Amino acid sequence: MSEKRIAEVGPSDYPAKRARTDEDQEDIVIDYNEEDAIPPSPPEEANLVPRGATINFSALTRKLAEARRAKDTEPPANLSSLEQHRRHQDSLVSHIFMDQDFSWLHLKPDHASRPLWISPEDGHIILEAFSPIAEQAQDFLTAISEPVSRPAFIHEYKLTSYSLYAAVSVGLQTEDIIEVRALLRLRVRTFSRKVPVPDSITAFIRERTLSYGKVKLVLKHNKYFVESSHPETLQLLLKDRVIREARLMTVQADNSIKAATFTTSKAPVKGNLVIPGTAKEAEKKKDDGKPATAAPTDADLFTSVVGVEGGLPTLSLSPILMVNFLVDEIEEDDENVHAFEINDAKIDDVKKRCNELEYPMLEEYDFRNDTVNANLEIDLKPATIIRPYQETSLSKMFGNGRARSGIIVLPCGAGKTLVGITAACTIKKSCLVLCTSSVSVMQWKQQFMQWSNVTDKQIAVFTADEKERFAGPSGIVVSTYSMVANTHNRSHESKKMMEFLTSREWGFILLDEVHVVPAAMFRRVVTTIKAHSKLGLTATLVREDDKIADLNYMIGPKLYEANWMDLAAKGHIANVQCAEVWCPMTPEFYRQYLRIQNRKRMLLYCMNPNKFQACQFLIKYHEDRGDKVIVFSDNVYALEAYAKRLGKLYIHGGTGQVERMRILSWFQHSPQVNTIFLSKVGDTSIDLPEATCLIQISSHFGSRRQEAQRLGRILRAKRRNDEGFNAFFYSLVSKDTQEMFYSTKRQQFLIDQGYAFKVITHLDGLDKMEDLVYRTRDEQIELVQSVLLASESEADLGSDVRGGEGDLAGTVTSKDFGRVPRMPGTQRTTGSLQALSGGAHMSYVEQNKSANKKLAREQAPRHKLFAKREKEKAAARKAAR
Ligand SMILES: Nc1ncnc2c1ncn2[C@@H]1O[C@H](COP(=O)(O)OP(=O)(O)OP(=O)(O)O)[C@@H](O)[C@H]1O
Repeated sequence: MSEKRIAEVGPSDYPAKRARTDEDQEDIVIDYNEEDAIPPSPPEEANLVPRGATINFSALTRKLAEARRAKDTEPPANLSSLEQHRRHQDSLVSHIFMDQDFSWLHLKPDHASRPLWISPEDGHIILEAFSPIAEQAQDFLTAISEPVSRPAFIHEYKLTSYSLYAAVSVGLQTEDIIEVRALLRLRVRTFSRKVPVPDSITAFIRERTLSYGKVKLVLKHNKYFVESSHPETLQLLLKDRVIREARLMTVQADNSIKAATFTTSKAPVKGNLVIPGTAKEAEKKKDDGKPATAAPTDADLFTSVVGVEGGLPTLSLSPILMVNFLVDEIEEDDENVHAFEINDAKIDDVKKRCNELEYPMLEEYDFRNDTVNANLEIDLKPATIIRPYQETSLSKMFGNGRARSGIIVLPCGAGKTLVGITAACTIKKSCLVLCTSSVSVMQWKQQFMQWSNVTDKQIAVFTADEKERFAGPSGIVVSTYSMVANTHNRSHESKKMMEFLTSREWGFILLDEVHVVPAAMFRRVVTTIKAHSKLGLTATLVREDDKIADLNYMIGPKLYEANWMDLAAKGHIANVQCAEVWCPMTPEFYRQYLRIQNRKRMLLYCMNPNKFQACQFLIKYHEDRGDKVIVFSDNVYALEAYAKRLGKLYIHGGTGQVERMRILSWFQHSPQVNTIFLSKVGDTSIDLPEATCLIQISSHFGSRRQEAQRLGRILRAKRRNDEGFNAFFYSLVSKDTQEMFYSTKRQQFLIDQGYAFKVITHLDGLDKMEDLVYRTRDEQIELVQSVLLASESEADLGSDVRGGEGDLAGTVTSKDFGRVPRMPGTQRTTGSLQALSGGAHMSYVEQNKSANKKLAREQAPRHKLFAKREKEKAAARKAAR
């Protein structure tokens, strides 16, 4: 796309944001707009090497010689700051890399066998993913930094305050991070940097981690306490006005007010916790029910800190080194702790403030020593075995024997539900599960029943239709965010149910699809429900706004993020071939596209006849191979037009629930129905393991999240473990239109996960295809005319409703809910009389048939005389008949 075209994409191209929080409307509206509101940044001219510039070799040689001389006289070792280094650097390539020229860094002699490189500039870490020790390195890096991009050979990570917070919260200490100590203990000596850790990075890590992990938020007897083993830290926090004001004061017998005094107690000591569904639990069960008392193995310990999947079978630890690991944790546990109570209404402010003061609060729940809250007797069914990455993610949560609050990020279809259920079965206390829609609520309940031995009486659902309570002192409630967060117009039953939820202390709160929940709603949930530990689950922790950062203090740090490519390589999710198919616009469509400036441009690039044909060709090609195909279109006008023309079934917001279920069931079981068209109501949560091919014809601007969620529909393909099996994901893009820009942006998340998008510019055999639609120019012109006659609102991606609202598997709903219906757009066209009478392929299309009837009804009353004549005429006509 040309720069001009990129520059053209302005805020007016983005649909307006809408909010919706109705009491009984349970479903969360997925707001993809957050990401799209970011205007594309112009290329940074300064960093670009002018194309076609000729190289002056003699000047370069001279520069090189000068640089060498300067290096000899002033070795970089004497220089202290980055700036000084940069001033003196002058190598053959300096002018190309400019301020990214780090040739002054001294490579270690054995750098070839060291896979890590750390940028002194911004904390970015580059890992050679082809190194034999890359897997261990990866696990360590995901524990301390944020994965930025993980394609096949080179991975990029970034050290951030949040990532260091997460590292500390899973038990790593400052020196572990700087010195890669955890790994050195495992004798992976070659595992380290090609260059020494730059001073700037060491200072950054020290500065950030100094305060991290020192303060905890603890819920005891339905009261919140800020707890620390460093009294001076609590004193420091109390100097802050927000925290001081949130501190609870108690009124004494003599009416004097006294701040809740510091309590001193012993922190609970770590024991042996076994996560259900793991191999270790199976071993434990074999031992005739004897409690597992064996000391954790080196691999277990390592896994609990940096999380290497399946442990490290090739590495052995000396007992001394192993003891070191234990000592690190027990030392911390033995310390005395001090605390002050805070007002639960101000909990969110305190958390936020602590975050700002660089003392983020860790939330840990010592559930095994909680004698106040009743135990919930649930366990995974004996046949349930969790997968290694599920175990790794859970070991991050339960690594020190308590439940740490935080977020687990697993790819779509990787089994987040089972991770949540296993966590609930480990904690064994009352649990509240919050999801984005009522259908998800039913799915969660069904999954609990499928994987665990929970009884019908122990699990209840709270939706607009059902307001159940569990029997007994403890149990599970599954509900939606909206049901819990909304405060207006509650029914009497809802109010009573809310009293039930808010009056008790929950051991565990499970937050599904955390990335889509609006921050305000989250805040209300977190402040109204008192829970000891929280676990957020998501596949795509991406948003361009600061709401992801909010999750850090509202739930906790990211505890684990799986690598999509690794899971695909191990057969847990399907291998997917991704392709972008470039479809040139036909001259008629392109002419109109350039002429029109409103949203109908979008309709033009969706309805491009070449795209239509590509879609038809790909459907046929994949149906013939035995694939089941889902075609996604955000635009409902295009969805219906494509599906009707190609003779396929379709589902969008206006399709009734029974009809949806029937279509989905045919798609799953009938060999006659191999392709269905879905609007964005099918983006998330829909579980169709039969689907093996996706074709995307229209999508929501540049939403990376939507692209990933859609890909997720085929990652769970049943046939994924067949030899040589590949699922297919095609994005059809009209060439030289805005769609190309959006498409590139959309793919970024998946590219960062290691997916490669091939560009297809020609589909072999398309021309020879029988019954190819819109083959003739006349047909194409007719199509463009019908698009032009469509109202502007047909181009609206927000509207998923041509007659109704709803969601498919539940998570997505129309964003049009509550919106005032838009008036059909008017347009003025220029043309000859011949064109208007249909002589130039223009046809008259009746858009609103009922309008005429309405008009007739609304006609002004006629004069009595005329009315009488009319009556007589009508009577005569009747008599004649
Ligand atoms: N340990 C396991 N053993 C067997 N099957 C599993 C296991 N874990 C997950 N599955 C299966 O994998 C499929 C996907 O699981 P699930 O629906 O929980 O994925 P998800 O991560 O929530 O996906 P999405 O983000 O797309 O909703 C389900 O059919 C589930 O039964």
